[in-house]
Amino acid sequence: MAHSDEDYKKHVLYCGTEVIQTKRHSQDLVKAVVLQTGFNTAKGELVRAILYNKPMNVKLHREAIRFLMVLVAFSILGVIYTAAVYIKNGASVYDTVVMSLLMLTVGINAALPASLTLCLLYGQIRLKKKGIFCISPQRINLAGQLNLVCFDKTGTLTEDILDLYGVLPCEKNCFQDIILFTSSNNLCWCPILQAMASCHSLITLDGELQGDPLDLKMFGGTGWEFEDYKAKIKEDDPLNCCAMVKPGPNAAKAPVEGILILHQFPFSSSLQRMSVITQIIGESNLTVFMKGAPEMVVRFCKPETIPDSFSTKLDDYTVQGFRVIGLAYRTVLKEGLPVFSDIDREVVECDLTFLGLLILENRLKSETNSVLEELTEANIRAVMVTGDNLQTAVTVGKKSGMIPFNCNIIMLEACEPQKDLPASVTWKCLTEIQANGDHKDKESQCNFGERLINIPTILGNLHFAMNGKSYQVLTQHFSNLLPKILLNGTIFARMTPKQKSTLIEELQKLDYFVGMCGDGANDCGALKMAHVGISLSELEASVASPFTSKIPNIECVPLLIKEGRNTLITSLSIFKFLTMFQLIGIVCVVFLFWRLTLLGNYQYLLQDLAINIICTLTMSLNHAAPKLAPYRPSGQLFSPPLLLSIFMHFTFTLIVQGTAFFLLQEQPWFSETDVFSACLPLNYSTVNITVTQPRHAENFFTTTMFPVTGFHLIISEIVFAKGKPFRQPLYTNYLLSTLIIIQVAIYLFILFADIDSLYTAIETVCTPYYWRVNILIMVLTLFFVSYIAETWFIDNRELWLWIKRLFKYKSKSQYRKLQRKIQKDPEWPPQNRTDYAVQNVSEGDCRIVVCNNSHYSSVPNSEKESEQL
Ligand SMILES: Nc1ncnc2c1ncn2[C@@H]1O[C@H](COP(=O)(O)OP(=O)(O)OP(=O)(O)O)[C@@H](O)[C@H]1O
Repeated sequence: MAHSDEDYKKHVLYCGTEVIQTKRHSQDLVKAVVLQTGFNTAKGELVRAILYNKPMNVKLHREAIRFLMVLVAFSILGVIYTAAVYIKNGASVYDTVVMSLLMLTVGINAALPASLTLCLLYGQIRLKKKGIFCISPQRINLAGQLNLVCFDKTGTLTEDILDLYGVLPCEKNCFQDIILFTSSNNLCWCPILQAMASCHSLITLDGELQGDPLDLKMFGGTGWEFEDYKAKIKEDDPLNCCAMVKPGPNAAKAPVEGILILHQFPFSSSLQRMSVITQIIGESNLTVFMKGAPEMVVRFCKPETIPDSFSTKLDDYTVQGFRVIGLAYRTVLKEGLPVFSDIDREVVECDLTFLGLLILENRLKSETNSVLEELTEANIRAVMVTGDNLQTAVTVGKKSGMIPFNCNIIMLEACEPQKDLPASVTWKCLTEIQANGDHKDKESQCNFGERLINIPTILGNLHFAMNGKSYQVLTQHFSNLLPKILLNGTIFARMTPKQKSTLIEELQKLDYFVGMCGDGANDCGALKMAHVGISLSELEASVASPFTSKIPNIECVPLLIKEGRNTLITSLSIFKFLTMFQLIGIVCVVFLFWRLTLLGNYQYLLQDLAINIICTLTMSLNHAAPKLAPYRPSGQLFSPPLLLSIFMHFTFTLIVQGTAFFLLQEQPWFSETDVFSACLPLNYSTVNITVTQPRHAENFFTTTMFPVTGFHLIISEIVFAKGKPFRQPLYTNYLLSTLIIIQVAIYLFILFADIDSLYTAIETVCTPYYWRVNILIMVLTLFFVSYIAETWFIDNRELWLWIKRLFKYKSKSQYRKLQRKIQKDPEWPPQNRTDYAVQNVSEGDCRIVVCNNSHYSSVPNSEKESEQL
């Protein structure tokens, strides 16, 4: 038998699932089939994902490899240069080869991959401290680039816990007066009460009622009691009871002992409904109850039982942001049903009688508004992707600030092709632009139809809202229109789990960096698909999601973005620092090889230990900036600012090292052969000459180049350890700041101390004081010039924007290209019209026929249509 994970998810025991209830339909024990073992189970997959992280094709890493190749090419040039210099000077083959290999090692920095990994590790630890767990650290950098975040509604933007508001019973296809739930008010015995008491999937665990929050609230409102009911299984009795519900002490009087819940067709997000088969104790007939999305429930009801005012009433409540559930029922003869174990949903879920609407209040979480405001200020788009009703979603969107009050909402309604009609999309304007600060929520003609406002303003304030069905039609029949719609699509309601993940995919095609924040099993696909998925639940969703937040609200989203930006910018800083470390090293070696000398072992050791390793280990310790900047950090290595910065600092290196190198040779005391020509060591005695033969590295060149390069490396640490706007400043990284002070102190000490044993240990020689002061002046100048160049020029965003404008540079992201295109399109956004897709000539060639239709009629006006054609 073919097994589909999606279809049978409800019937699969996952590794780690605790079985709390089993149900048998005969005397046999419950049987289970093993589907997967080991790493192939859900838990195994999770463990594997943690142990062997799926390699991600992150652009930054791709570019890093290319960048390293450039540096390798650079060191190969160095190798050629070394070989040429040594051969020219008649060095032995051995010396030439050794020195050439040394040049190669100077040019390749092995610390780079480790430093980048460490940077992610620190980020992961910081996130953990904030209650965000990550199983895919590489995604932390991606979080820093998010420019669009999709939010699930129920349980994410709004509270998971609902409040009962009332029921709107329906009798003889007419809605009755609403019955509000007050503490003193219990529903009297009626089918609606029966539905509320029995149509759920609750269970008791450790004496406590457990289940879907909606079910718990609904059942709680009846005042009835729940009992796990172990049916006495009779071989000839096809009935097998799950549970029994009976009136509690506080419930309104009921003329029955209780209701047996015989069979459940559980709730599924893709079906948007659930049903139960029940039996009143003592009665022979069975009753089927269904509850679910009202639009879904009425599809299974007899048309004559559905009130004419169904849509109006539904809109009345959803427009106020209520969560509305439809209820329906049907009585069936026990004899007419097959054995429950074989029964199909379709057999019982038909010919139902519409019972009415259950209305629940779904409050926004207290943090929702402020977080969405923070994201808006940071120019990060927020999109709602929910399984709930469209109107409810729009209202929640407005209340949460996702759709500001003075914005235009265009409702899209797309229809599948019908007999002789092609697929159509109708553009319906919902909100009037705020006039004199007074905003009206009623449907109206959009005054932007008169083009009083320029198009870019409109586009910024434009929000499309649609349901899953329309989204599906758009993907299938209006694929050329979909990207444009997605640019301003803010509310996607009644979305199935599959549609949620395809929406994320479509947004990614537009080059958005998409985050998804959700809490339910219906968000798993989307959480997995997004660049960054954040689960607010530790249940199913967390298995699919790279990030799981212990903070049960969307506050974790800006926290993660801030940390992502911090990690990303730190990675780039480390990259720049290590590149400069190599370049400074190469330049130094090039100058020294020219004179057939090189830095001493201890000098290299000091540079590696005291600067390279310390910086690598501590540069990532800065915390994220507390506020989200209104723009993202560049995630590119091959970006003009980064390349220019490296080029600039490389030039400074050449200048400062070149100046020191050539100026040294101009000094009157300079000698290549006599290392004591400047000053004699302190223990020098004319009587007893104790001066030993200087070692290879002990000469004026290394004595000068060692502090110059050392200070330059420290300067690079300071200049590249960026602070605002994405990280906290360097001085807040106490460890690195203290270590930098110690490094400076050590180098100053080495430069100015006149201690013979130090000269010997570090392999330097004595030079006049004024020359040491000269070196200090050179490096101080280098520091000021580097710092000013980096902060005033490289980090000057306004300047770069101006340069972009000057060179008419346009972003190549698909969504930016599309935005530019739309801004020039006088026909966008469409208003008061229905568009028809015409599939003709070849497959995929889809023309859109525009039909102005002020009444939004779904039937095309053939005359107008032909006029347009
Ligand atoms: N336990 C339930 N029993 C019956 N119907 C339900 C139940 N829970 C939700 N529904 C209906 O099914 C619809 C889809 O539910 P789904 O869980 O996919 O999304 P949601 O909870 O409404 O929203 P979100 O996707 O934002 O979490 C709901 O809007 C509601 O009308």
